[in-house]
Amino acid sequence: MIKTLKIEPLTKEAFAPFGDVIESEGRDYFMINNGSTQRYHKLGEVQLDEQGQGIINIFRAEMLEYPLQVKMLERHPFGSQSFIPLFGHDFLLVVAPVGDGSMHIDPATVRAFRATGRQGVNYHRGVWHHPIMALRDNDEFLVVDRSGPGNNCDEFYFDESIQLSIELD
Ligand SMILES: NC(=O)N[C@@H](O)C(=O)O
Ligand code: NI
Repeated sequence: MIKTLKIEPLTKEAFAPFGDVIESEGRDYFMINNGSTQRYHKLGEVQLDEQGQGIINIFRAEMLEYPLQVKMLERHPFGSQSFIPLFGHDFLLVVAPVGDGSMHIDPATVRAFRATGRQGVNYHRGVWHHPIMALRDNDEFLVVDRSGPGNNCDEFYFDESIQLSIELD
């Protein structure tokens, strides 16, 4: 299978099978702090197992080479993982659904999205995703994910006959 992934705009609806979109644009809020602040409440859910601890990190990422061949995806079975751009730059996502939980990804289910610099994502537990795909060097992301016992990162490599690529305009 040789396929160039279509890069879709990131929307709450389109991303729903994979997790949450963290954004204020078009979302409900309520006023707090004596009317000085709009709270965009519970845009995403931090998912953890019993032994997990939610942690806050910063990832400083380099831009990968494009066109990019998507050789692998990973998943975190014990917790969600969110990426919030700190410098307001767009970034890319490649995802595949949780599926039946086995260590297999149907390449036909792989999708690509482009997030604006005002959108973050929260991958739900077990959702397959490519490691962070910044669109400029030294870009930084606030990352909320899970720390704790066990291996919380499964990697799946596609067979060499599967060529999924991403091209930038
Ligand atoms: N390994 C690690 O913490 N990073 C990945 O999970 C990722 O999604 O970038
Ligand atoms: Ni990850």
